[in-house]
Amino acid sequence: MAILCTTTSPAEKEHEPKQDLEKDQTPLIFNPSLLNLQSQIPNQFIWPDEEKPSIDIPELNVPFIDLSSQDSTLEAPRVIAEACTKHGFFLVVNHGVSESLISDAQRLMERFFDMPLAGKQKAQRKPGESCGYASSFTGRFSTKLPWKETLSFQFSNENSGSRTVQDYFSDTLGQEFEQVGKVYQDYCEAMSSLSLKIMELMGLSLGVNRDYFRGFFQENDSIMRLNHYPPCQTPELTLGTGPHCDPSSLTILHQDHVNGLQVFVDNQWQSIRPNPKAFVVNIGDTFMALSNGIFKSCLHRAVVNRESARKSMAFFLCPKKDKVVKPPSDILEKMTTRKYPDFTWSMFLEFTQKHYRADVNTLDSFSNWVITNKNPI
Ligand SMILES: C=C1C[C@]23C[C@H]1CC[C@H]2[C@]1(C)CCC[C@@](C)(C(=O)O)[C@H]1[C@@H]3C(=O)O
Ligand SMILES: O=C(O)CCC(=O)C(=O)O
Ligand SMILES: [Fe+2]
Repeated sequence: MAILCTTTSPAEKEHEPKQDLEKDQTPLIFNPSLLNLQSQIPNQFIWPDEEKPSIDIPELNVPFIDLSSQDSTLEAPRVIAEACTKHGFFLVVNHGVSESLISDAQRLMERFFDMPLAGKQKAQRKPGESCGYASSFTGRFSTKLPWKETLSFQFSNENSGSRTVQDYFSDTLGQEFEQVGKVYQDYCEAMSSLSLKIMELMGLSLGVNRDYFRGFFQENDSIMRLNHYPPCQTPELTLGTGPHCDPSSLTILHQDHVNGLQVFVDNQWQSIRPNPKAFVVNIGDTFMALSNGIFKSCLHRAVVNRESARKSMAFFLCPKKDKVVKPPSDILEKMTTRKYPDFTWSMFLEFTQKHYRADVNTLDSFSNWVITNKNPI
């Protein structure tokens, strides 16, 4: 049994969970490169006992799909259905994405994260926005700070000629980052193309036309996130990324060689072994809503270690912002109830950036918010 982003009807919802969103105080700035020189980590990074990382956890036996095999159209939908009705995670191997592009994208993360803090802060995430540089979410959360720094940027594939990612790097960080931006532009394009192939298989898995979800995400406003987790002197007290379900639709994650990703399945945390030749794919809340709850968006987190930095690249596939998220009729006609209200990704993204820290209840709390705020679609 995996802990899913549960859905309880608004009537059953007793109260919104307390959130630790920073009130308008002077934001603390944590410099990760200085943090791990101190013997004690600041209290804000120490997580409650019940959320601290467990020692010696089992490894999850993650189902995989091989996109090069002749029968991938037959075998893959079955593997996806089994994985996604349970915990929402599977691996994709022989994916066709260039190995050199992947290793360049992994390696070039250091070009940004090794800069002095002042250089990284040129890309500082502005309050309420999803893009930019965030160092342990200073100024955003007041407790349970994640031991990481991240760089997130938008990828839109609507105008094929546009190089929005490459432009973001040179406009934000200067001409010296133009080549770096080109690599991430190419990487995002490869991720978008792989996402659409996976969406065809999703359609087959759910018994709808193979082009339905491909068409739904043909144009997407996705988010690319680079996660950098510095080594930590007390890794048993903190988390790299807290327990959450991804609010987006589909996540394509590439881990470097350092272990850290954990999924909550069968009532325990289980690790997903890094495999540089594979992408880890998981369902997000928005796709769980699109499938009317048939496919599950699942609780996962990332832990850190004492010895080495860890890097991961997460491509969050998101629909165009104004597209209405509702299950196709082929799914609804086989089910008696709608599990979630109609919404747009724009609304959901704003909810996670301005009102709510994504956790295990994000979709449930967002659905409640939509219904009680009577947000017109
Ligand atoms: C839509 C998003 C919000 C987050 C980035 C993407 C998908 C995952 C979300 C996140 C990683 C879940 C854990 C909490 C969070 C604040 C974080 O640790 O980064 C989330 C991201 C965010 O709100 O910036
Ligand atoms: O770094 C990882 O392995 C997971 C990160 C993650 O879950 C996220 O960024 O949403
Ligand atoms: Fe995640």
